[in-house]
Amino acid sequence: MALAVGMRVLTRSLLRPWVRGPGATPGRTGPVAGGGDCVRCFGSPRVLVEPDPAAGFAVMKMRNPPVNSLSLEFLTEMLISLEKLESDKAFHAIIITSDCPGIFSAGLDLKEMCGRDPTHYAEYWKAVQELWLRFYLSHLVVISAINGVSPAGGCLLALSSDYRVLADNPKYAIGLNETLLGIVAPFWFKDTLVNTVGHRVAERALQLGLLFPPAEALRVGMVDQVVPEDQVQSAARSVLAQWLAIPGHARQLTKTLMRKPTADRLLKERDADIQNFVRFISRDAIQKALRTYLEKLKQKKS
Ligand SMILES: CCCCCCCC/C=C\C=C\CC(=O)SCCNC(=O)CCNC(=O)[C@H](O)C(C)(C)COP(=O)(O)OP(=O)(O)OC[C@H]1O[C@@H](n2cnc3c(N)ncnc32)[C@H](O)[C@@H]1OP(=O)(O)O
Repeated sequence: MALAVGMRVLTRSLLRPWVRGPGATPGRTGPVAGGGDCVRCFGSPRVLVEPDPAAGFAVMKMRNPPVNSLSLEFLTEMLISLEKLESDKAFHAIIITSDCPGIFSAGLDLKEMCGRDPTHYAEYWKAVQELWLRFYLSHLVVISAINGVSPAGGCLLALSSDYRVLADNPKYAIGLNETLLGIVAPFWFKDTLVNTVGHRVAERALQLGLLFPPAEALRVGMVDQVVPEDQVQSAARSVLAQWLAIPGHARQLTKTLMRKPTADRLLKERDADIQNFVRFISRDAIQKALRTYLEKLKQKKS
């Protein structure tokens, strides 16, 4: 409920065409991060959408610096942008990528799960569920152009797409590392991984909290392609052509056939899953583990 209200408010206030500054005309050319102009870009503070309706796709750039952690606001903005693209018949695909150098996404925002109250945890978890459901089941072709490290929730986001291209940089590890934080990946994170890499690889990766560098990620099937760093975006665009050449209804129905049983499991147990999360994350031992982990991240700098 709170999420629905939050999304309505954000839809009105945030989802606007990209504008040059106060008073600029909506829908006109605007600047794109990294230089150049973008005709008809739109988005919100944390999500920039560069549409190419003639080609049938849009690039969704995550820009929640420093690390694209999936805060409640960020999740909501991503959902709104996805919804907008899904409801426009001009779009058949999206490429999701990052605007934060070296980071695809650091995963769920630890600050949303630490030192807050149960109502907040419930609202946050519902938004996380929603993001996964919407991306996993989207009728659009979703390609991840992974141009940075992507642990835990960042990996889940990538796994929810139809195809993953990873930049060949040894720092860009990908995986569900929850156990390293002393937390447990929920069953739908686990199912998404199993569906991608198979049971044995997933079992080992989940228990050990493995983060796979590019060559390993490719070997186990966590990603579909590894390319030189400067070719991630072009490789994602190239592969898109193959996906868009397939009759849309046949591809969409096939995607649903493959993914619905996994999504249905969460849909059936959604409230229970929220309750489980709230109980789990509220435990003193878990809160302590998260605080220690955040502290370690801070100390790493000094
Ligand atoms: C019994 C069954 C019950 C089931 C219940 C289910 C329970 C499941 C619960 C939770 C599931 C969670 C999944 C997740 O996604 S948890 C998040 C996991 N993410 C990580 O482990 C990544 C942590 N971050 C890093 O490793 C690095 O930050 C990195 C992404 C590699 C980037 O490194 P670097 O460029 O060096 O940047 P810094 O480390 O200096 O970070 C910059 C600032 O950003 C803050 N930060 C980093 N990650 C996060 C995050 N995930 N959330 C919030 N904030 C984050 C970091 O602290 C720095 O902040 P500051 O500048 O203030 O010091």
